[in-house]
Amino acid sequence: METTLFSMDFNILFSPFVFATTLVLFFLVHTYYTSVKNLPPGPRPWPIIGNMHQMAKNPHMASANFAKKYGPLISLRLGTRLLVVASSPEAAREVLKTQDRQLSGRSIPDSLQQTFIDYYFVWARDCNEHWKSCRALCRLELFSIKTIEAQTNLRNEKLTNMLHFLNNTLGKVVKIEELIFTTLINTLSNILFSKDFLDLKDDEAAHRLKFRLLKVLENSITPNVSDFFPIVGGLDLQGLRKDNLNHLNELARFSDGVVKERRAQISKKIVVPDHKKDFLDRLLENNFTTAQINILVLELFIAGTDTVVTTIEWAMAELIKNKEIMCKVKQELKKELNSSNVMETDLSKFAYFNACIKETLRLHPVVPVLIPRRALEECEVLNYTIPQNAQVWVNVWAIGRDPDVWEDPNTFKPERFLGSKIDFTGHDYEFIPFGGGRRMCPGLPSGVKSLQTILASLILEYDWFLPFDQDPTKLDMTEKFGVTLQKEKPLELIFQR
Ligand code: HEM
Repeated sequence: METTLFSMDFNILFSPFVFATTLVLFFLVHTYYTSVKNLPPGPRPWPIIGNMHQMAKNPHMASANFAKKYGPLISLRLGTRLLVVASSPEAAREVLKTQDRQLSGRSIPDSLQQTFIDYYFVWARDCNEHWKSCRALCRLELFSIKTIEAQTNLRNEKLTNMLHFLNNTLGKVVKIEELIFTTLINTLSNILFSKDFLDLKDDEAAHRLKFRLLKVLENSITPNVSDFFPIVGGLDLQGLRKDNLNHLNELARFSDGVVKERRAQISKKIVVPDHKKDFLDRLLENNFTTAQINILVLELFIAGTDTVVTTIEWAMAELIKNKEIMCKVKQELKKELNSSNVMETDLSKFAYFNACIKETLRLHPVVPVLIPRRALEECEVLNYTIPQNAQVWVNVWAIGRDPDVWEDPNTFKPERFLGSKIDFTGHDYEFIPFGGGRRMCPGLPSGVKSLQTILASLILEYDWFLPFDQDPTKLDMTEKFGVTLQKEKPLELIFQR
């Protein structure tokens, strides 16, 4: 069944069984929520569907509009589910700091309720002991300052491969996001397994992998009758759970063979020349099962590639639209660089370039409403009651474009960050593209390094043009809502030296 975000086929609700069950459920839930005093305000819900129809195709924009009318904390009904959306720095601070513990749960969408649910690793788990030890292991083995420094040569090597490849396509139209995706997957797969998973020349394989990863994300956020009316969850009426199972199984194959091979090498005590201990060795030493490792790899691939690729794509779109800003960045990079290549040690000197990255993350936060949280217990936010199990979004997109917070908020103006102390470390609640509190993005340091080096190298090495003499000032910047906020029309560019 073809579904788009918040515009699902409502016919599904009109099969007699589903209709009768949902009606009963609706009244039970309606009675429950009306008995909860002091819910945040919001638009009046319709019977059964609640406010689903009002969230339309772009729920981040729809809820931002409701916030203008009802205030920084609103409540919406999606079927039997209550959704609370925080849309101001104060509301975000209360969710991510004051009530961080109570609101630190995650609700696993029905489409991800698979038999291997126990193996879900970081983002889908509530903050239990297992989550803590997993995050600690990732922090130590993947994201510590020392390990990120140790990965510098690898990042450089993968970036150089990408630039060589681009040199052979000069003058042709390139889907730059797919090249960056392959580069990031290979960087990650080397950190995890000491091997490349993709070949820059095989854009079909990259496309298939990217398609499946994005499909899992899309299925997870597609409005699903099973989530809004859990009583019919087992029926998987929209087939999203089945579809995800298919994609997850296919994706798991990428790592499954490598994990089994390494296990065999270890048990047969085979010494592989030049092998340095990698993340897989650490996971095996810590007794992770093959299934757990497969799922973790998927999670890191999902969280660590699409976020960076999409941010670079938005930054490139803004720079190509704003020629003067692009010239200023190019001049700065040329002036401050110590060698002909971008070295990671130079990155902190590029004040204007780094301001461009921040400005991109302000206007186009790649995770627009953060990863939805769930109230583990009833709590208070801005003096309103958040009932247990309510889903909570922090609308980072709305905060980034709030005229009460930012001057001329819809204009791309990197200067606003020059000389400003505002940073994305999760403490300045007007600018939280990586989230905040205990669920804040653990991949921030490596994500930012990749973002800076790839973007700076592309700016320094090439001039970019839009194909067919398109006018850059009229570039289509339409967004496509999802767990990550994509550019609806992928950016196609021609590179010239
Ligand atoms: C531009 C780059 C990136 C951005 C903007 C970004 C943003 C985010 C955001 C907003 C969250 C949710 C935080 C919350 O709910 O409060 C998140 C979670 C997460 N990110 Fe990132 N991320 C990026 C790169 C990465 C990278 C490179 C990795 C790993 C390789 C990564 C791994 C994760 C994981 C595992 C979580 C789940 C954390 C949890 O639920 O406890 N991210 N990220």
